[in-house]
Amino acid sequence: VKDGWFKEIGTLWPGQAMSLEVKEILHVEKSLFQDVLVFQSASYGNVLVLDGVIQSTERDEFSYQEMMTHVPMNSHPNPKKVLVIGGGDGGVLREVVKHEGVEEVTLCEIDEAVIRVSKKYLPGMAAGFEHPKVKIHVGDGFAFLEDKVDSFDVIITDSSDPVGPAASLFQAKFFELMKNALHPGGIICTQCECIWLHMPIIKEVMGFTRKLFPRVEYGFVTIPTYPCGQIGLMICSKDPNAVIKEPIRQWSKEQETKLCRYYNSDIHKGCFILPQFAKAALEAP
Ligand SMILES: NCCCCCc1nc2ccccc2[nH]1
Repeated sequence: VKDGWFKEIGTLWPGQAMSLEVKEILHVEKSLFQDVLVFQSASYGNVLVLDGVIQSTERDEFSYQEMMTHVPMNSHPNPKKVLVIGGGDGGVLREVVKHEGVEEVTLCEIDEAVIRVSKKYLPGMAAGFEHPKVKIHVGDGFAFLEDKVDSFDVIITDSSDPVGPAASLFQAKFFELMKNALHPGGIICTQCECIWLHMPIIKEVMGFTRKLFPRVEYGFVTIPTYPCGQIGLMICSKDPNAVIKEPIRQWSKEQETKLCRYYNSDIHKGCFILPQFAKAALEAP
């Protein structure tokens, strides 16, 4: 942080850096896995930064959390058992429990510091931890899945970027583990980077997921504080007839407005409509 500004300089977005004005630094820690920073920004509320990369801000986190949750959840006929890998800020948990039919949601976060710090400085997201249907497991998602077979209806991997502790969550082996852990007809959704910055990563993930799952779709959500203002979701289903590009379950209009600030059934459809350069790159073999 220099003369009151945080600058997000990163190897994954060379030559550019999102900046946020800092009002107060709230927490600095070197955890077992990464550098953890929380600051109060001038215009985006409290901000969680891991290894110098913005993970969530109070002002815009809802867009990402809602889409990462409701696009897969409303693409599944009746999700009861849900697993969240990462998501240590609690935001996805807060969204998952909005689905009445959910019986249990487990969160597997590798770094307890992220959970602890989110509870203290990001209460609007960490509210997700308090729900009776929620179980918390601190550990590596890779190891957690090693002995899970036919256990979950939906798995959401809310990871940081493929540099640092989340690197293994972008490899084929991890998607095989998630596939084995799914019930028949199960669906996964993973954070899958940005079409303006990371087409090679997206193409690579698309390549091996298409070999593993009969249905794979890539969508995106706009979020001001991520590099280039948007980030992708990779949605894969074990059901060859899964629709994905339209919700198969949806709330009533009034429910939708009560429960969500970003997601609705039109946005669900719209998030899969890609600009020509991305469509062409992802369709090419
Ligand atoms: N450069 C984009 C990073 C996207 C990060 C998404 C995200 N935000 C998180 C907050 C806490 C724990 C895991 C998280 N995963």
